[in-house]
Amino acid sequence: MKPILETEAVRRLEDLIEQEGTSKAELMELAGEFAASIVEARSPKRVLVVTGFGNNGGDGWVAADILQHKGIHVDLVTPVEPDEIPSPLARHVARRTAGRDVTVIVGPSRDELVALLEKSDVVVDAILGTGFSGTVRAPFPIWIRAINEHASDVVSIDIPSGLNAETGKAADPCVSADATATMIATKIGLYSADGPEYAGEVVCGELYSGLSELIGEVDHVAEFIEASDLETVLKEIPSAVNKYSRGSVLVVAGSSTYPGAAMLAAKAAARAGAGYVSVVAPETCANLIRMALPTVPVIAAPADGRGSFGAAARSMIVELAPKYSCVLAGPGITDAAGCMQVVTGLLETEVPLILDADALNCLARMTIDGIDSMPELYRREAPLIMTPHHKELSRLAGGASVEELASAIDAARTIVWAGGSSNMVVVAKGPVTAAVGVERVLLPPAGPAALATAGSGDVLAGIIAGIVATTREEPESWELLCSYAVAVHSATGIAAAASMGPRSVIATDLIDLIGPAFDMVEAGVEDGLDVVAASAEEEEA
Ligand SMILES: NC(=O)C1=CN([C@@H]2O[C@H](COP(=O)(O)OP(=O)(O)OC[C@H]3O[C@@H](n4cnc5c(N)ncnc54)[C@H](OP(=O)(O)O)[C@@H]3O)[C@@H](O)[C@H]2O)[C@H](O)CC1
Ligand SMILES: [K+]
Repeated sequence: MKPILETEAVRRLEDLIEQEGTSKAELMELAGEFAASIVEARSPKRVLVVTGFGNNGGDGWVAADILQHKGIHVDLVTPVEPDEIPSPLARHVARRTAGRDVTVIVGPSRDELVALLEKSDVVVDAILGTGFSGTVRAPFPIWIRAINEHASDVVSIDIPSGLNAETGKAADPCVSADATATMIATKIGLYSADGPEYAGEVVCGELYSGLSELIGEVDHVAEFIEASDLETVLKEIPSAVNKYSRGSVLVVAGSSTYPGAAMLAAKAAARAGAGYVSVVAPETCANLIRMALPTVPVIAAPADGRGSFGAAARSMIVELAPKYSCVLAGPGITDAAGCMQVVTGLLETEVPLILDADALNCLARMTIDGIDSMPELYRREAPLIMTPHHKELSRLAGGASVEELASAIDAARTIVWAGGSSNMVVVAKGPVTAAVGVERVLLPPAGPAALATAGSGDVLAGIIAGIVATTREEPESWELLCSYAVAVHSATGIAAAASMGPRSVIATDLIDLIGPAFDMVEAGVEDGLDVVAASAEEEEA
């Protein structure tokens, strides 16, 4: 797994590395060297390095010197003379570089800068790094706009200038990079909010060879799942099974308004390997679901006047639940009073439970300050997996702002920490989905934007249910098991976008591709490739 750090943790790591004998000045040399190697790989004849006042600029000065030594023509733009650079480390490398062959331009006009940008094959953005916050101050807004308008290929050092390394929010303006060479460890801001849009391809230079021994000593916000991490959760269908022992799922879903959600979730659970899937739905829509799903028994439960579960559904569903390997509740149920009864009833059972969509809205409605203020509501012995998207997560967290990955992780952590069980996972869905448990936050490979389509969440919930149902032994980590399901869902998106076109994917396409998606993930694991990279290759083939 590849750790993702907050800026504070990166600084602590720098201090630890220094205690081990590698100074910050040496780290700057290594950072410049790494950035130069990324630039060199793009085979430029002419490079422009644009620097700021701080150590991010220092990395740029080092890179400029190295690239010039390799025979590439390098121009470097700085806001002040090397002697006036406030950061002592950056001042030192700037003075050294300025005494050599790099052409240094101090405080250029906009037109001068544009002319330089247009002449260069690669522009290195070393204006602002992790030291940036707030709004961009002069002269950098003009420089950044010029870069965005006139540079053909931009490599940002550490983080695009103007992007907040903690939140991933882009200032106006913010450098839009083709690649980001980030140092030591990836920063959460590269994956949160605007980060993915501005960072381009992210490559990480570890810089210090003993990093793997030190990295455990600082807090990780999250960890990226690599292919090999999934090896322990991949499984084959054992041969001596019948449809029940293979794994069964009860899908508690649907209402007269949303019968389709039940169909999507149940079909996805079956495609994800469950041998036996039943749906329990309000009697007003049970027949409709029955007709759409010939392979799935549909049990009709008492309904209220609007076609949602009625209060009398609770005891019936609670009685049914223990007969199944796991229960998935929520898709399309609405947050009517009877549904709240059903959800609280299911939380009291001993069955592994996946709560999605309206089941989460029901849960949120039971508290004012967020469910973490009443952990007894959802604390249970048996596994509990909640799959909120950002809006649902915000409701669960009592209205906390959840807009991007970083705040989603914070909100989900508050909930699982209050619950306190290692059997509990919040799968916080977004452009990058996080599987948040008490001990770890895992980031499985993200799927394409094509996955942002109605019903896609029902499909993911079904995949999770299918995988949970067919898991024979208690997994080593429920976060990892959920990450596996997310990886499969991402792969369905890639495969569907390839066959239907990225604009045209609908949720039913995803369901039909769950089987191939399992194979794509497995192939990625076997080849030791990144799951998404492996899938993308498959897409090309
Ligand atoms: N992390 C590591 O292990 C290593 C990091 N390196 C590189 O260093 C930068 C971080 O360097 P730092 O000097 O802390 O910060 P920056 O260079 O990003 O920015 C500081 C300068 O920028 C000015 N600033 C801050 N905010 C703004 C703003 N809104 N508008 C304009 N200018 C801004 C700030 O000025 P102050 O007046 O606020 O002091 C500073 O002058 C990291 O990103 C890596 O690239 C090492 O080289 C290798 C190890
Ligand atoms: K930068």
